[in-house]
Amino acid sequence: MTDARAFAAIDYDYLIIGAGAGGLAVATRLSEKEELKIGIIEAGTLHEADPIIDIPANVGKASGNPLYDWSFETIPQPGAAGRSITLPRGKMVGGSTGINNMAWTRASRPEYDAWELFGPNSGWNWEGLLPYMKQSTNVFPDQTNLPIVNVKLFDPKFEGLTGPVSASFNSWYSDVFPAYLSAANSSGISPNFGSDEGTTTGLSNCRSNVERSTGTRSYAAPAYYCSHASRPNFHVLVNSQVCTLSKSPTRASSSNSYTATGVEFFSNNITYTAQAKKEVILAAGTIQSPQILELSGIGNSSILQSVGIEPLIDLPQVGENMQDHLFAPAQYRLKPGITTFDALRINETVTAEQAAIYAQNGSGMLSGTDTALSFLPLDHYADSKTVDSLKHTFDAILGNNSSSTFRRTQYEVQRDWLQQGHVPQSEIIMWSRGAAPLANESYITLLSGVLHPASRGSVHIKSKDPLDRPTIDAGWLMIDFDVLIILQTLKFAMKIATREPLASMIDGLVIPLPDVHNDTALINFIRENAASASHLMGTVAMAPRGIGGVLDNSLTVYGTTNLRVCDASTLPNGIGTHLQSTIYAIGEKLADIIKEHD
Ligand SMILES: Cc1cc2nc3c(=O)[nH]c(=O)nc-3n(C[C@H](O)[C@H](O)[C@H](O)COP(=O)(O)OP(=O)(O)OC[C@H]3O[C@@H](n4cnc5c(N)ncnc54)[C@H](O)[C@@H]3O)c2cc1C
Repeated sequence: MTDARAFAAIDYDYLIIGAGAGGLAVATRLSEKEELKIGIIEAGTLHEADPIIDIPANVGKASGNPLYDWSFETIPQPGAAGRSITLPRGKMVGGSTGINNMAWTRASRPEYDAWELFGPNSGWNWEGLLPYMKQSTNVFPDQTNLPIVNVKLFDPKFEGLTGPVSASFNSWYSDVFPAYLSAANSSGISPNFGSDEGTTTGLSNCRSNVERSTGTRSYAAPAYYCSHASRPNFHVLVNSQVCTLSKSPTRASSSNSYTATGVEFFSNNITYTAQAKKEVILAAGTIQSPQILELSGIGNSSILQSVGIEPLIDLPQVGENMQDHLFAPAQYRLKPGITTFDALRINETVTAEQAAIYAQNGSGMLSGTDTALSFLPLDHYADSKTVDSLKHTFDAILGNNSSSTFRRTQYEVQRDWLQQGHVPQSEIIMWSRGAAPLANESYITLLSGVLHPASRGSVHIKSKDPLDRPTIDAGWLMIDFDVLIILQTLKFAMKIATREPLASMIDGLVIPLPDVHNDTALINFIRENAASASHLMGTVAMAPRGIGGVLDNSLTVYGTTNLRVCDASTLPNGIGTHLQSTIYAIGEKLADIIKEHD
């Protein structure tokens, strides 16, 4: 829908802000009740049949392009050598699922079970989320095209067969893929053929959110919206940016409760008001959900007053607690004749052949993504002395009395995971391509990342103007524990590259440069080169209000009667995985919570 005036003339039951993973999942499920009117307002547009989005091998091409990407930027990060770092965020129907890297993964059982501490008695745990992770997924069970990778076949206890988002294994693998698997195995990383079953430790060939019958990206727009766009009770208004929530004191159910009546939004430079009879659900993502709350007077009173906004609900943790996964690269040039995704960049013959294959049946290189992921607890890559030293480093963080109760509870969970050793602390992603490629060369890049950092960031408005971008301080690597984890992971990844049969395929190390040969130099390299995995989470967290939470266990904002949040900002405690399948599951689950009481 593009007519803002017509949209604003309708009284919706539920008004959702943002058509990304969380927003579309909750909205589409609510629209299954024909008597409910559901409206979504989305700042971006609908990209139907757009090869930049749809063709998996085009991954990364939408980033930085304002047609698809908000392209946020952090303030200079002292922990990252003073760099300001670009943060891609999808701006379209589908949100960030339209530009993401398509890794389809889950965290381990204890990581979801830890959420119970922050949102008790409502099934925010592995058992409570698993049905919704299955419900959102349509796993492509055909494994016949996997000559080189041994994977466990479809298990209905853990995988869904009828959900909207398609997930499948690649039908094309690069020449380095099997060599890397062997080298990683012989370095001590055991294969994990059931990484969706609650234990992520080990090396897995993950599924991608690719519809294998067409070879196209399966993301929130086609999965949750396009197939239901004809529902008369379901409208998505595009190219319209929500500025603030509107509220009516007369509709408050008690003297100190805030009741949202709708939102104010811009469309073509005109301001409109849209009405919600029952609820407003914020799903604008980890950066913009807190922004909209603050613009509406909900947040830390001092921050709001400093920009001239009257505080309506004092919730000091709005915009705080931001977590992310940071990765540092080791990139190797390969010997001539070894085919990786780089061939699509450097070899016209291969490109033409692959385009023909893709046009014929949606298979081949153009339908492929990078899928070799290793999730590693500390003792898988560090010796016992280093493990003890890292635990002591974390103890010092825990002993810091200035941490809030909320942060302290998170740190206690993280410390317990370090001790138990069953929750991965690091991930190594193998890319069959260069991160910063030169002409006529092929590469392999090993990305080493921290999954449970101690550092936290924040996002806050800097003025009353809704079009003014918020200040994002990611806080990356401000606590040394995080850089030390990446250091150990990177050193281990570089050891994998010395193992056969991979070693014989490598022509030379490109980055880190040869003079980066000791820990001090590597730490500097990490600070200068680590990049975000774009897994931002936690800025509007579910947790008890007394310890600094913003949302109760029905994802309702404290102090409000009918304002919920449904996106990656709600995560109370970081999870060490790629986020999308979890965010879809949150949307699916919230729809059931709402339907139960509607
Ligand atoms: C480059 C990149 C790579 C990634 N790779 C992976 C991966 O491989 N695997 C994985 O699992 N996850 C990956 N992720 C993460 C995953 O895609 C996100 O965590 C997930 O999409 C977050 O869902 P969300 O609902 O919180 O927000 P989003 O999906 O980002 O949706 C938010 C929506 O709200 C809209 N919006 C924002 N503000 C307003 C406003 N004021 N008015 C109206 N609309 C508004 C936005 O335009 C957007 O459409 C990646 C993310 C990025 C950016």
